[in-house]
Amino acid sequence: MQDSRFTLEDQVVLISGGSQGLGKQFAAKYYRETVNSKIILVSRGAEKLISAVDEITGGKVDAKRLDFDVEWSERDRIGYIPCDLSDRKDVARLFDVLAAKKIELSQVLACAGGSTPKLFRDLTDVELEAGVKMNYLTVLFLSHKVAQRFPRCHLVLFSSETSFFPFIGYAQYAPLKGSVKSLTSILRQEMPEMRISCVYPGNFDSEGYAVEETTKPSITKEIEGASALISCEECCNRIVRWLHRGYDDITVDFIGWVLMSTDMGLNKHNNRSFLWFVQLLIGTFANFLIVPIYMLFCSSNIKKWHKNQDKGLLKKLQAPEQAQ
Ligand SMILES: NC(=O)C1=CN([C@@H]2O[C@H](COP(=O)(O)OP(=O)(O)OC[C@H]3O[C@@H](n4cnc5c(N)ncnc54)[C@H](OP(=O)(O)O)[C@@H]3O)[C@@H](O)[C@H]2O)C=CC1
Ligand SMILES: CCCCCCCCCCCCCCCC(=O)[C@@H](N)CO
Repeated sequence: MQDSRFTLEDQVVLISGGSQGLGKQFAAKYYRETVNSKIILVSRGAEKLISAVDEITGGKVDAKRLDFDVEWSERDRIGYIPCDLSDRKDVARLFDVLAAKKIELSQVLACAGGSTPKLFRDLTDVELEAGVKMNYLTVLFLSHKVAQRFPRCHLVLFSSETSFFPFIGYAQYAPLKGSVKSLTSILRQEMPEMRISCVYPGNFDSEGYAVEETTKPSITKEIEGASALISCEECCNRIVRWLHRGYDDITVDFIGWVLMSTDMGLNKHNNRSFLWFVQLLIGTFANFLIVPIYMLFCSSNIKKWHKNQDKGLLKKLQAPEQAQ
């Protein structure tokens, strides 16, 4: 646990992925529940950013696009900057704009990310590349600039429960969320003065989630069924509550906490997560007894699923019209 208390008030917060889903939810929370905090939304699409600002402010404030030639005054509370955070030049420009406007970030929430769940073979190379860019490069370049320019800033990174348990359907996504987890550990050792939190959400209902559901294989849905879908608002509130209580390795549902306990590894043996010592004990016990049984059950379900897929394929080949 770090000493710097997390509050929503009196902050200058940059939220990546702020145009929709969890990022927008966070932005709305800062806007509605504080008087002084300033919010900067960043994502690629300018139109989505404008409508997010309109929605958050109830259309009462003109959505201000921050740039070198734009006035940013003491009274401004919310602004947006369109930026592809996976493009290092775009990120450098974003930070130059902040410097030109003398904006000192005190918190950064790296919410940008998303997945295209499909079997590895069915993914295109474009989708694979998008997974790396969206889930890893956005985090990497943003964290890097924050570390260099705002060494006192509280950095909040967003990984996923899939980083504790990577499973079928998430080849385009889970490895990158695992990378975010790994990066978190290294940054904490290199910059002990910086508060760095990492959130590992389970399923929550966002625009991105709705899209991923359309391509998600049934076996993926079956396995992740253990993480009950919660609303974006609930997810955001739970994260804020944990951050406020001083925790930095954050899960938002019980199964997430259990999964984290099986993955304490060489970097989580400290007091950054809720009941970390209990997690250590439960994790040791679970890894010893429950995980092997679960994995037997899981592998057998996956095998069954593959068999059914093959049967379906065979039927289609034999009688393509009827199988439609
Ligand atoms: N929803 C879920 O069930 C879960 C989500 N998570 C993670 O939580 C975070 C928030 O998820 P969610 O609210 O569902 O996300 P959404 O998919 O709803 O929104 C993603 C946001 O990221 C932005 N974005 C994507 N690529 C870039 C880029 N290259 N540069 C800048 N912005 C970008 C998008 O805007 P634009 O396209 O305009 O750039 C959008 O604002 C993500 O990191 C996600 O992986 C983790 C576990 C579960
Ligand atoms: C002790 C052994 C217990 C084993 C239980 C296993 C249950 C696994 C549940 C995993 C849920 C993962 C949700 C991922 C959400 C996500 O990241 C996507 N929505 C992408 O956006």
